[in-house]
Order: sequence, then C-alpha cells, then structure tokens
Amino acid sequence: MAKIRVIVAGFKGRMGKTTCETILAHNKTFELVGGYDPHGATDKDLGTQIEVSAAQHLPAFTEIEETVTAKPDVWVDFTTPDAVYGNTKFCLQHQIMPVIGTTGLTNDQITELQALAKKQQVGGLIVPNFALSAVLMMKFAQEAAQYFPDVEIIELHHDHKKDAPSGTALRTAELIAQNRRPKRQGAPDEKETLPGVRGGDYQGMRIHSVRLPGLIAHQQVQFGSVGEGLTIRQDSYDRASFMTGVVLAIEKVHELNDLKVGLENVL
Ligand SMILES: NC(=O)C1=CN([C@@H]2O[C@H](COP(=O)(O)OP(=O)(O)OC[C@H]3O[C@@H](n4cnc5c(N)ncnc54)[C@H](OP(=O)(O)O)[C@@H]3O)[C@@H](O)[C@H]2O)C=CC1
Ligand SMILES: O=C(O)C1=N[C@H](C(=O)O)C[C@H](O)C1
Repeated sequence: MAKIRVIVAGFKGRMGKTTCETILAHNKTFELVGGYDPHGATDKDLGTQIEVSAAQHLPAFTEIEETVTAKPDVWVDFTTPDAVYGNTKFCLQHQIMPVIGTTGLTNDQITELQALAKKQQVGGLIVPNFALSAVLMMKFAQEAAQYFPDVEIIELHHDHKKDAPSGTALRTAELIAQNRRPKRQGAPDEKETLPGVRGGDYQGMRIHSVRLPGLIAHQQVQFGSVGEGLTIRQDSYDRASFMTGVVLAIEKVHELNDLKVGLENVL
C-alpha cells in the first residue's frame, strides 16, 4: 500500500516539531513530504528542527501555494488561531485532507468549511484535543451533565498559550450544553468585586483559564449538587500524549467523506 504523504503546517512550533518526529518514526506508513511556515523556513530549518538525518532534504515552504508541489495527501495543522481558517480552506480547495489540531475556528467558520468540504468531496478532521484521555473526559462530562447541571470548567495550560479559553474547554462546554438543562449558575445577585473573577460565561456555566509555567495541558470539569460533587480531571504531562491521536487521525481521515469535529469520529 502507498504511504500516506503528510505535510505539517507550523512545523517549527511545539506541536509541529513533535508531529514531524512522530511521522518520521512511522515511516512504514507515512511519508513526511514537507513543512510549512510563512514566517521563514528553509530546507535546513526542517532538517535541523527535526534533527533526523532522513529529514535533511525535506522542503520547508514559506508560500502556501507552493505546498501543493509536495503532493500531500494529508495536511496536519498546528499553527495559530489566526491562520487556521485560511489554511483549512486552502487544503479543501486543493483536495488535501486536513487534520486540524489548531484551536480558534469559530462555529460559523466550521460550518462554512464543512460546506466547502462537501462541495469538494474531501474528508477532514478538526480535533480540539488529540489525547485519548481528553476525548474520554469530554464524553464523561457530557454524560454527567444530564444529571448535574451545575458545572464549572477549569482549564490549565502552559504560559505560552495564545488563546483562552482552550479549544478543549470550549468543546467540553459545547458538549455539556447539549445535555444540560439551561441554567444560570451562582447566586442570582452575585457581584464580582474583582472583574472577571467568576470566569467566562458559556450559557450560564463558567470557564476558568489558568496559565502557568511548568504546565502542559490539563482540565478539570467540576460538577456540584446538594451534598455531593463529581470532578473529572484530565492531564497531558507531555506532548507525546497527543501523538496517538495524531497518528490515528492521519491513518483514518481518508475514511471520512466530510469534515468532522472530534477524534471520536475515527476511534
Ligand atoms: N488539538 C490538540 O490536541 C492540540 C492543539 N494545540 C493547538 O495547536 C496550536 C499550536 O500550538 P503550539 O504548537 O503549542 O504553538 P507554537 O506557537 O509552538 O507553534 C505554532 C507555529 O505555527 C507557526 N505559524 C504561525 N502562523 C502560521 C501560518 N500562517 N501558517 C503556518 N504556520 C504558522 C509559528 O511560526 P512563527 O513562530 O514563525 O510564527 C509557530 O512555529 C494552538 O492552537 C494550540 O492550541 C496544541 C496542542 C494539542
Ligand atoms: O495550546 C495547547 O497546548 C493545547 N491546545 C489545545 C486546546 O486549546 O484545547 C489542546 C490542548 O489543550 C493543548
């Protein structure tokens, strides 16, 4: 069987670099055909970033149009919230299957991209969190919300993270909202004496974002009821935690005939 040709957008970043290393380690099934970073990349960058001799001659593109010359089957995106919409649109327009890890796509953008994927007949996957523990945490939280409508989400990340709340927290809130009876939490007359201290309001439930050095990616979904509580906690202690999901997504994305949200679509 032919190897799956993969390009990594944001290859110099924390996730991009780990992803390139993972693809190279899976060289029986995957072929890393290049990297993309519009802010500066040379052939040498990709080789030196990855520090694997096999990667020395891989192209690193700075112009998005040039990426098609590498003939990728799959585009893995770990870039920035500002770039991800344009990158995904480009993939779909060029029949490249997107596997999107970057956060920040709005629901309207996702709907628009799904329509484009349908028109172009290209499958793809948007994955708020590739860690299996995170996928399970979201599923368990969604289930618990049927019985416990009072819930706060506390997400904790490294202090280089650009977006808040995290994509995982937003997706968790979205899934919980599908099962939770609408409710505005807290005392009706509650008042913040320090602005923002109660966190972000997502349909009446609160999301809190913690940023600290030393952290990678963690989330606690805390439910409360009369005389009892339930806490669902997930931890990514290392970026390796995302790689099982990344590999699975690259392997399986060709089985999809539209643009789906969530790793559960290929589990
Ligand atoms: N779904 C998941 O499981 C996970 C998702 N993420 C998400 O992935 C994204 C990246 O995270 P992380 O690797 O930590 O971030 P980094 O800042 O380390 O990496 C982002 C990289 O993208 C590059 N970049 C910027 N603009 C573009 C563009 N237009 N096209 C291509 N590359 C670009 C940056 O390069 P330069 O410095 O040259 O601008 C940088 O090297 C975030 O949105 C994060 O939330 C992270 C972990 C897991
Ligand atoms: O920026 C990160 O690091 C992460 N981003 C994703 C998010 O915003 O949910 C996934 C994971 O939490 C790590």
